[in-house]
Amino acid sequence: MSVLLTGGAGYIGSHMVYQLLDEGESVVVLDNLSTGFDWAIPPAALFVKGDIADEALISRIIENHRIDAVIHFAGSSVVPESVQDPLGYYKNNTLKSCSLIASAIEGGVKHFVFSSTAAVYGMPDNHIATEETPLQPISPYGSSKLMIERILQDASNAHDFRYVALRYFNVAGADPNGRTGQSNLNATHLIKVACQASLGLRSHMEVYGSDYDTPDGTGVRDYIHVSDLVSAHSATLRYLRNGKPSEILNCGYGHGHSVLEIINTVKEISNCEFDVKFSDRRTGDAAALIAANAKILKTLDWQPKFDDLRVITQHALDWEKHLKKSGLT
Ligand SMILES: NC(=O)c1ccc[n+]([C@@H]2O[C@H](COP(=O)([O-])OP(=O)(O)OC[C@H]3O[C@@H](n4cnc5c(N)ncnc54)[C@H](O)[C@@H]3O)[C@@H](O)[C@H]2O)c1
Ligand SMILES: O=c1ccn([C@@H]2O[C@H](COP(=O)(O)OP(=O)(O)O[C@H]3O[C@H](CO)[C@H](O)[C@H](O)[C@H]3O)[C@@H](O)[C@H]2O)c(=O)[nH]1
Repeated sequence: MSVLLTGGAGYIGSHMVYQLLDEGESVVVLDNLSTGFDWAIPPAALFVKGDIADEALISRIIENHRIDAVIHFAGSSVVPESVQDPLGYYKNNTLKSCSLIASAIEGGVKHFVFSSTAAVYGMPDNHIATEETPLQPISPYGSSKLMIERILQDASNAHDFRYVALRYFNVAGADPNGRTGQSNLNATHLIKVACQASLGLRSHMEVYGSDYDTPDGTGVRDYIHVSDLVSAHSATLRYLRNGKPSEILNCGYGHGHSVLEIINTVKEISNCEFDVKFSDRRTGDAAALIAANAKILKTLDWQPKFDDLRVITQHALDWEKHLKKSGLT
């Protein structure tokens, strides 16, 4: 049996490929390389360049490689871009995922793990989201992902097919063994941007909003190390293969850090000063977004190992240095 991993050339997907190979799984990666890199895929995985909506291709992969599970990372994930190009996001995320899910069910795949997002919650009143918190996405990105959750729910009710949707909070850091990391030059994620600034790859960085109702006025997020995130996917795979029911689970540590805390930690760890400018709030940003994580801890056989901001930023910085040294920045 093999696992079909879509989006395996991307940031999170490439970490998942390494994790599955480390566990002795046989892995087929499907990626169209729109934002991913073929060099990020370890040679021990089989790489197929293609689109998740190519039904004939997916059928062939499922049959030829005896796929029993799909882990679906492929998608578009830049919130402001989704505001400018909502139809592109609904197409690449919702429509194409619907096609992939149909191909998986048609091919007899019984297990499906889906990359959802905390963006499905929008701006929860008390800053902490449980899985029962009302779903009020405030961006086309969040809506496009919520629709996939609904499609999975309906499809699993109608077919012999179970899924787990993992709602990631803010994914950060890089492989502790230095094999992969966030390699997209244009990534807008806070820790990546701060690491780039510390290496002189940016003249400065901006803090979007300092008048939020948070302890220091800047935005607060629940940053989860990418290695803990992918180990949660491995635990999910075991859960589904053990015949357990479909679920939706938050993926986060249950506590947050402010923008200023992140910037100060990157400065401290890198031992580099860089310019920080305070600017207006970014449209669509919540003041704070933190995961209630009791459900995932109860449901999965999973224990986070890297719940430490200094470790997360150190790994992110190490990867950024590697990119710089290799001329990949
Ligand atoms: N990074 C985060 O903080 C975060 C948070 C919540 C959810 N997510 C979700 O996790 C998933 C992975 O995110 P990432 O940060 O690794 O992004 P990424 O852009 O690095 O990876 C996405 C990968 O999918 C591929 N891809 C995109 N559309 C495709 C298509 N139609 N067919 C085949 N391949 C396609 C890209 O080439 C890329 O390699 C995404 O679905 C994203 O929405 C990410
Ligand atoms: O240069 C920057 C970048 C970010 N921020 C701030 O840092 C915090 C985190 O911003 P990110 O852009 O790193 O992450 P988001 O919280 O906006 O979004 C991330 O997490 C979401 C889920 O919580 C989605 O899944 C989304 O895809 C993913 O990028 C926010 O307060 C933002 O305003 C800055 O001040 N300056």
